[in-house]
Amino acid sequence: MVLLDRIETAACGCEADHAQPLLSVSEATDRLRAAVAPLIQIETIPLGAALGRVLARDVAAATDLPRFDNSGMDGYALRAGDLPNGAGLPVLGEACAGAPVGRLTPGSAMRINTGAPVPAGADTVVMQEQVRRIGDRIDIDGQVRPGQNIRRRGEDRKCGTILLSAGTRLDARAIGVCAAAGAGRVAVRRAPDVALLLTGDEVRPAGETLGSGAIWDVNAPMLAAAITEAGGRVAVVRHVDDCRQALIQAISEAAAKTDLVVTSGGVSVGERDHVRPALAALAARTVFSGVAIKPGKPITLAMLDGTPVLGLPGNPMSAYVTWHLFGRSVLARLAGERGASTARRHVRAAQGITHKPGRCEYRPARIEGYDSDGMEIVHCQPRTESARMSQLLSADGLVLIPADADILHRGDLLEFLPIGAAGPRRM
Ligand SMILES: Nc1nc2c(c(=O)[nH]1)N[C@H]1C(S)=C(S)[C@@H](COP(=O)(O)OP(=O)(O)OC[C@H]3O[C@@H](n4cnc5c(N)ncnc54)[C@H](O)[C@@H]3O)O[C@H]1N2
Ligand code: MOO
Repeated sequence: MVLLDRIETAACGCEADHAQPLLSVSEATDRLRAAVAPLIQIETIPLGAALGRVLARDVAAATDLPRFDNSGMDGYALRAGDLPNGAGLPVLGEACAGAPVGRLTPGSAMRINTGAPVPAGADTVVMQEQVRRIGDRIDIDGQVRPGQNIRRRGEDRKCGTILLSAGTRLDARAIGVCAAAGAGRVAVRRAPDVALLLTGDEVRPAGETLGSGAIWDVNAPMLAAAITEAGGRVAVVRHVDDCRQALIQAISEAAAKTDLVVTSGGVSVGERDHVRPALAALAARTVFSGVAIKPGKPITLAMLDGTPVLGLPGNPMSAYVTWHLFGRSVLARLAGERGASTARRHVRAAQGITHKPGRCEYRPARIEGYDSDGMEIVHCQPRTESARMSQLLSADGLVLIPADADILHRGDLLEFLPIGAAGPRRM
């Protein structure tokens, strides 16, 4: 079975299932992109505070990069044409990094450090390992190529070249590029403020002594961390009683003062699941409600007076996966991030996989090694358990099993979505 052409295409396979009125992941994603608009506020902040923020304007090189010809080595600056046959050169003066550009005395060599401006009159730097220093003179061993070891002004980028475009999320690498470009302050979009509303009368803060039937709250800490990781600011974390009126009020208040409301639990169809009825009572516009995926089928997105409200399922694994698939996209849209797509790659199945056709499945998988072509081989869990966090911990990512697949074979190509920090964890 060849699945290679599926990555980043529209179809996920869910639409092959006509029996249930659930949207495909791709249709839900398209609707999400159409519904959620970037925040308009822009602020200019110091570069040191810009990690994770999204550029609102292009960053261009403020000067030629490098700004002046400078030495790539510790050694001696000279004019190649001055080199006598077999004889040495007198050493006069020193060019230091950070000092103004000096001038070479014709017929001499000047000591020079890495990064120091090349003195006027010099056209070559000879590294010190190629030189024998005898008192105030040097003899040079081997060939000297005129122009060697000089980093030329503008050879990296010319002044005015756009290095990073608006819509780029600033990671450590991009921050380094901004600094190299001379951008001490950057114009960024306001970071989206997010409200996290937890439902479930059984749910208690982690660590609290539990009464009968109670469980520890996985989703609040997990989602707060995931929101922060994705560049959101967790402005509100609130537990809401399993009471429709209370949820209506909480959603309404949160939507009025934040840019995104994320609810956890209560989005399914039980009488005590109040998220969808609350959104209906508030006359929120449904973007999608119910997607043909496992885990996370009841995932819901609605717009309440321009504020997105994302209803994540209560099962922790479902909440994590749906946040990964949809929540991060909502935040990326709000933050004006361009080209934010979830990194995917192809891997091969280490073993046969069975799957019940109907919903496409994001199943936890672990990288086991490589095949003879250098492709990664992944081992999948036998099934996805929406309530088992241990499955996530032992996974390096999720493999996508298309909705219509029933059996995949050892060696088949699979789409793989990495999760968490780089590197496998074990439990
Ligand atoms: N009759 C049906 N029942 C269910 C369906 C369905 O189609 N028909 N769908 C199932 C699927 S799929 C999912 S996913 C869940 C989603 O349910 P809810 O979003 O309404 O979540 P809850 O019922 O509130 O909780 C589900 C589960 O997760 C636990 N939970 C909730 N919050 C937390 C938390 N913060 N930390 C840890 N665990 C949490 C909760 O105790 C439940 O065990 O619905 C299925 N049912
Ligand atoms: O769609 Mo649910 O997340 O399977 O339990």
